[in-house]
Amino acid sequence: MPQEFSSHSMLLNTPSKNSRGLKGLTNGTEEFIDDRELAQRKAEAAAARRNEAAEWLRQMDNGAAELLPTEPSEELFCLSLRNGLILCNVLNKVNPGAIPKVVEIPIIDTEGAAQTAIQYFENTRNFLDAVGRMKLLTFEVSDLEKGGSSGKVVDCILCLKGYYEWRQSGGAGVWKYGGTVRITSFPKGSPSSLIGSESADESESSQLEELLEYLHLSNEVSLEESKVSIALTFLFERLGIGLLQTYLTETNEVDDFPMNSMVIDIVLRKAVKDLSSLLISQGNQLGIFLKNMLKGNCKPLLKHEFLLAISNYIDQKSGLVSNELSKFCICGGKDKGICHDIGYSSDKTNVLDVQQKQLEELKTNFHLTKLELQQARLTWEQELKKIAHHTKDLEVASSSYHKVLEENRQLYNQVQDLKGAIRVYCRVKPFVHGQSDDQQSTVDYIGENGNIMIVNRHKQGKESRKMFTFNKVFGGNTSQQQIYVDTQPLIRSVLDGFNVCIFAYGQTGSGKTYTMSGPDMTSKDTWGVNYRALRDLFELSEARMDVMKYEVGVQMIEIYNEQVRDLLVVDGSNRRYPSNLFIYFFLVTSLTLVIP
Ligand SMILES: Nc1ncnc2c1ncn2[C@@H]1O[C@H](COP(=O)(O)OP(=O)(O)OP(=O)(O)O)[C@@H](O)[C@H]1O
Repeated sequence: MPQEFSSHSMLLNTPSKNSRGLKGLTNGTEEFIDDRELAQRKAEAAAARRNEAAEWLRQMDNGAAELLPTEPSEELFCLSLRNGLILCNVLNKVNPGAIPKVVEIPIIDTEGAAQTAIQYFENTRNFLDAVGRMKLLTFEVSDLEKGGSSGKVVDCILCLKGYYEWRQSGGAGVWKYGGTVRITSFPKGSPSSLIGSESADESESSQLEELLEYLHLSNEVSLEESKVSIALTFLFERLGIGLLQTYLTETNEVDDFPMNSMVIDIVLRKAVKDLSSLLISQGNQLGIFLKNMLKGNCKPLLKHEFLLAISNYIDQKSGLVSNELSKFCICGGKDKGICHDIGYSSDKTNVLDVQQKQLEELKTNFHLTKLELQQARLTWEQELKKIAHHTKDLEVASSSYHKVLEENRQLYNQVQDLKGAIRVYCRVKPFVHGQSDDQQSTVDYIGENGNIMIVNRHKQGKESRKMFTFNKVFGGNTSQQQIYVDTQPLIRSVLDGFNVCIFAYGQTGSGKTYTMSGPDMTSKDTWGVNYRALRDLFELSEARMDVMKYEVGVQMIEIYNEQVRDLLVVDGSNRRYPSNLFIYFFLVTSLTLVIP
């Protein structure tokens, strides 16, 4: 048990200034309680005794149960008892026939009419006479009036109660008087033996003196009980505050959470729960220990003998524990040989000590883990700062990259523009198998700079030769890939947001479809400009997927005889035209740039 108190004291860190309650408990000569507090305590003690008396009367008499509240004020208490009806009824239950005639009188809270005054106090007088005959404590009729001593009334009722309970328990041994004083040997002759006695001899007066002395002692004990109660309240308050203080000290470094009434409630509720479990467990063990100790004695011990026995036992065991403690700590409770040598009580003490030690180790480990955690958090914060810094650098680099990219885009398209906003290319269709060679015009010469000379064999002189100039002229042997090379850069311009239009122009059978679509769609080598352009468009947009999102739409139209026809409409109107010149359009429309 001493270990328990020392472990609890670790939790109590209340400042030593507030030690009044403890002084009151431990040192009877030093009294820090002032008169006002003393008066308050006396009033509380008197109220407690009055409540006890009222409660007993309520149990004994139905009329009292109706009239008296469980905690009546002094005034209400006296008023309810003033007509003596409750007192007489209760006394007749305690001592049947003690008051043969009980007068039923209503309670009046005034002085009452003069003619009923004698009747009114008849019950009270009869009660006091009967109680006096039983040699129990009495009071004056005037004590029930305003300004009277209600304490005497309470004492009388509690005395009657003690007597009743004593009688109920067989009328032998201890008589509990007034709820506080225990009389182990009642003075000369029990009160029951005095019932009906008519003489008031010396022995009776000495019994009365002893009773008065007990009453005095009773008040003293009540006061002491009240002091103890206050001291215990103070101790509990100190314990609770100590627990809260310890909890906050332990948790403050981990997390600085806001304190509110809910948190305080939770902490204290948990502390009370833990302490209750501990007290119950220790109380059970203590009960077993004390009962075991009593078994050695054949008769019941007096209180001071019992305390002496406990003290001796503790001294005896303390020596044993101090000798064996080190051994037990070394074996840690595993070496049965040594552990069996120690008694049951010292086993428990040592187990507690080991647990205390383990608790200390846990505490140390907890602090170490907390430090590691803090260190890890510090490292993590530094890493995070580095990453943030690095990300910022990347952001700057990325923004520079985008600037360079934009510059590059503008320069690129500037070059495209310089090559000519409108470019006209000429492709010479080769002679195909089965085509007659008596053509009116033939190609005489194709220059590097985009010139082409056409010869008309049916004309003479200057008229027979005509020179045409284009951006570029492709000869009859030019492949589909070579044709596309000059168009390809424009596809990137389309994705950079520039408008581009590519179309073929020529008389029927001149090779527009061949150039734009190709003779065989299943073979990539013969793909015309359309397919190649679309392929590049999608490839490029896919490559830029992370930066841009493109939506692509396609439209194919034909302008013939100043009429526009949608070539993708499948309603029969899309028929092939027999001859004449028309323009074949392939349009990439609805091109949208979306920056993700
Ligand atoms: N460069 C070329 N090499 C080989 N054959 C070609 C070439 N150009 C066109 N041809 C052939 O000439 C024929 C007519 O060509 P194509 O259908 O492309 O002409 P078109 O201008 O589209 O005619 P239309 O205006 O009537 O539609 C086709 O058989 C095609 O294969």
